[in-house]
Formats: sequence, structure tokens, C-alpha cells
Amino acid sequence: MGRLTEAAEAGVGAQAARWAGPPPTLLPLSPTSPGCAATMASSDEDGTNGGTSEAGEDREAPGKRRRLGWLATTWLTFYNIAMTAGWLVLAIAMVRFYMEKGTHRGLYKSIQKTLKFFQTFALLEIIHCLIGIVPTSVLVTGVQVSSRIFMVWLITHSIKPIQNEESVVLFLVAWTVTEITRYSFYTFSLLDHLPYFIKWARYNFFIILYPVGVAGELLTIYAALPYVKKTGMFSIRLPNKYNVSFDYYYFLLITMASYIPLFPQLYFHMLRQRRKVLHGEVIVEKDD
Ligand SMILES: CCCCCCCCCCCCC/C=C/C(=O)SCCNC(=O)CCNC(=O)[C@H](O)C(C)(C)COP(=O)(O)OP(=O)(O)OC[C@H]1O[C@@H](n2cnc3c(N)ncnc32)[C@H](O)[C@@H]1OP(=O)(O)O
Repeated sequence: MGRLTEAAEAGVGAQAARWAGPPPTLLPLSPTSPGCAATMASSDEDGTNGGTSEAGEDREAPGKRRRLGWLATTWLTFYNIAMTAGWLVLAIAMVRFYMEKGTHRGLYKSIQKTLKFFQTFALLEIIHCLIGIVPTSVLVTGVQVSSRIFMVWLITHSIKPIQNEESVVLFLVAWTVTEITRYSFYTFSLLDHLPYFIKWARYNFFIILYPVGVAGELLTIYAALPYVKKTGMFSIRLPNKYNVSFDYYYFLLITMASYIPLFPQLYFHMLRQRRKVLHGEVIVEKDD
């Protein structure tokens, strides 16, 4: 499997991503250094949101906001505020539950409606990328969001015996802290009042929270395996009139294995974003 790299489509359109090609070169350019704008033109976002010139002369320094139309800005501000609020409600509900009951048993059941609503709402993030109002790669966002949707609906919602596993708490906590930080980061960025500690948290917390979240997810899928095998849920057996078979148990094994190539790509993507935003480095993509 190739490497996930950010790629800028020539001049127009939403940012693309591809699974091949040579590793990007990291250049520690200062935002104001000569060549920075041109470098970003070949390495960074494509200007869909920025109205930047073709040659990229107007491209903004790393971490600076692009210019968006009022409709996109208004929508994204609303979306990010709603999502921050949703995940905050979830965090408060989890803390309250634990303080009142002193156990994690029953926690998932008590917060599941809110979780399902806001995590499913996050599918809009793929649309945001597709229509180009955010400069993130559709592929990176797609993997991130679909793995969450999968965990919420096809694992935790569907397999009740695993809802009280400690591993569920692990990924719930990791997701919740991440999302409160991430959506408040986007909100404050859009309002042009980004406190440094939120920016710092956005690009540092993931270093721990990503592995914690992934460990929680993998342990939860692992805990689901015996039940899935025993019940044959979501599986299609032969013979049937369509002559197709599907085994959810093996699908789960393949999904778990797919974390091995996919998770490092997401993690390194975030590390690159971190270097870009916190340290002003620019990723140069060579197309040859
Ligand atoms: C069917 C089954 C499928 C199964 C598949 C299995 C395989 C799965 C393997 C991997 C599994 C991962 C599981 C994940 C678990 C967890 O989440 S654990 C908790 C920790 N998680 C994280 O830390 C998540 C980190 N991920 C992200 O932040 C994103 O999801 C991302 C897409 C991976 C990266 O974000 P990205 O957008 O690239 O970086 P940013 O720097 O934040 O944004 C870039 C620019 O885009 C702007 N932007 C993005 N979104 C918005 C928005 N909503 N509103 C406004 N602006 C937005 C952002 O401001 C940046 O703009 P500039 O500043 O102008 O550059």
C-alpha cells in the first residue's frame, strides 16, 4: 500500500490526496522567507478557499486562515460551535455519570444518543472537503470519520454485550477530548481569535490521544469477535439466491489489520500538520 500524502491539484479544486509517490521534503521555512509562497503553492492547499493567485503569490503563511465566502464562514462557524457544544455536553455527561455511579458500567448506554447524533453529524466533514470549503484531504477525513462511524454504529451500537468494556471508555474519552479541542480550534480560528493554548492543545494532545483512541477501538473490536462468531451477525451464508457470502467476523479481522497501515498515515499526517502550524515548516511535495 502506498503512502498517504497531501497533494495539491494544479491551481484549482479541492485538495486531493493520493496513496503513492516519494516522501515529502520538510523545509523549515519561516512564513516570511523568500520562496515560502511559491513552495506552499506546490505543497500546500490549492487555493479553493483562498482566492489566491495561480502562481500562489497571495498564499498565506502556515497557520494563517484562508479567506472564505460569508456563507461558508457562517456555516462552518455554526457547525463548529454546534460540534464543540455537542462534545462538551458529552464530556459533562460522562463526568457526571462517573461521579454519581462510581463505575463505567452503564456509561455508554447513558450517553449513546448524544454520541450517535454528533458523531454521525461529522459525516458533513467529508462533504466540506468534497465541496472545498475546508482544505483537508477527502481521503484523510474519510478514513477518520468512517472509522468512527463504524465504531459507533456497527460495533458499539450493534453489539450490546461489549458496551460495558473498559476499552469503550478509552476511546470515548480520547474522542471527546480531541473533538472539544479540535472544534473549538476551528471555531476560534474562524473568528480570528485563536488563543495559543487551544492551538497548542490541538497539535499536541493527539500525540497521546490518538494511540489511546486507537487502542480503545482495537480492544473493543477484539472483545466483539467471540460474540460475532457465535451469532453470525451481519453475515450472509451460502446458499442464497444472489450467490454471495459475507462473514462479518473476518471483516472485523481485516478491519483490525487495516489499522496497521492506516493509523500511522493519519498519525504522521497530524505530526506534519503540527510542524506546519506550530513551527512554520512547509511540506514540499515533489511530483515526478
Ligand atoms: C468501514 C470501516 C472502515 C474502517 C477503517 C479502519 C481503519 C482506521 C485506521 C485509523 C483509525 C483512526 C481512529 C481514530 C481515533 C481517534 O480519533 S482517537 C482520538 C485522537 N484523534 C485525533 O487526534 C484526531 C486527529 N484527526 C484530525 O484532526 C482530523 O480528523 C484529520 C482529518 C485527520 C486531520 O485534520 P486536518 O484537517 O488535516 O488538519 P487541521 O490542521 O485541523 O485542518 C487543516 C485546515 O483545514 C481547516 N479546517 C478543517 N476542518 C475545519 C472545520 N470544520 N472548520 C473550519 N476549518 C476547518 C483548518 O482550520 C486548517 O485550515 P488552515 O489553518 O487554513 O490550514
